[in-house]
Amino acid sequence: MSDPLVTFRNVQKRFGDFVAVRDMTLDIQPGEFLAIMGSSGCGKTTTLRMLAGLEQPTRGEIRIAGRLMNDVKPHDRDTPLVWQSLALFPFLTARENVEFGLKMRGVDKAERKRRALEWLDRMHIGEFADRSVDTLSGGQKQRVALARSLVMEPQMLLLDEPLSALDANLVIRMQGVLTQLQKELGITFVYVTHSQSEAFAMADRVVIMSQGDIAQIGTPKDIYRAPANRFVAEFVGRNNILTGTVKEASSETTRLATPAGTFMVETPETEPQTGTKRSFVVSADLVSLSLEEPTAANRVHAKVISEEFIGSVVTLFLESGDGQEFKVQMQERQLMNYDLHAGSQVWLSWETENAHMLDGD
Ligand SMILES: Nc1ncnc2c1ncn2[C@@H]1O[C@H](COP(=O)(O)OP(=O)(O)OP(=O)(O)O)[C@@H](O)[C@H]1O
Repeated sequence: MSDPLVTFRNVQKRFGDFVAVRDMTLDIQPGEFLAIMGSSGCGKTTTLRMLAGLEQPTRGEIRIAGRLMNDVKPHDRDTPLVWQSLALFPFLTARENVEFGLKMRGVDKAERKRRALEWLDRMHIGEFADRSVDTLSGGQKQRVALARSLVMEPQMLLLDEPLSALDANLVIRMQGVLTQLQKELGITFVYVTHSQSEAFAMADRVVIMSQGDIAQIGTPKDIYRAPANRFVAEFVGRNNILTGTVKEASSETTRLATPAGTFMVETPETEPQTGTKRSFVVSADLVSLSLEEPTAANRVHAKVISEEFIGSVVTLFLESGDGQEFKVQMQERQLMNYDLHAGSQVWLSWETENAHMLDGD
């Protein structure tokens, strides 16, 4: 692996007595699309603002390309920030907005115009170059803001909830624009969002933050299939989380007795001790549903409580006899094979390799 572009080493940020970021250690690779995700107030924006130089760490070190950045002012950095409110100059045209940074850098007029038009074209809004940004739609303004940052040819682009003001269809379109652009340009993107679908759809790696700490860093697939702890498992949703007592553990599998039944779980790196309380997760899309009792080792009888449709995907909410909640996700056309309604009795089952034990209980 190449040297990281960004390193955070034991970075803390306090506002008075309040600790917004506790002790962050993180590497960001050149060309990586990294999303920072978490609920409101967990420290995402503070982390990004420290990278942009808008906040100074209270403790620890931030380096970009090896250079210590703790005291470097925003304008001496190559880290433009695009955020939801965009901060475009409303009475300037799209082109003038894009030219602004180049003007500040003393680039001559003809060259400024040429580069600005090239970037507006690249963002497919060349035809609006001479329109006041005030007259553009939300998506068009968003593209002007991106062009304005990218025309400076930064090595890294910081984005803070850039799509949160756009309507749902436009969000999906802009996600496509951003991921394609990022891959084409090879620029490092650090993207803050509270939206799981945005982070998981676009990022190479996702950082999940909780109360100023990193709860997990991994690819979207790692985080979804193998959440490190209960916080991440609950935050990611769509997970079935069961807690029980370890009855027996080998290097391969662990037998766990829960109120809903006894189940086999993949043994994690450190074998759990017999008699301890542990939890495991199974993703809702890895649980199978059947009307007849299956032969699978991990099976439980459950009652349908309700269903939720999002597009062609349906999530069934169920309950086993002891009151344990289960979620099963499937394609709507699969569900049509069953005649289910609230109160229907079904069997749920899953493979042991899809049962992932969490750290702690
Ligand atoms: N300048 C400040 N002074 C005092 N407290 C602050 C300041 N900036 C941020 N905080 C606090 O630090 C915590 C983290 O804020 P931050 O903006 O990083 O959260 P966030 O994860 O980006 O949340 P959101 O999704 O709501 O934007 C919050 O509790 C916030 O109130």
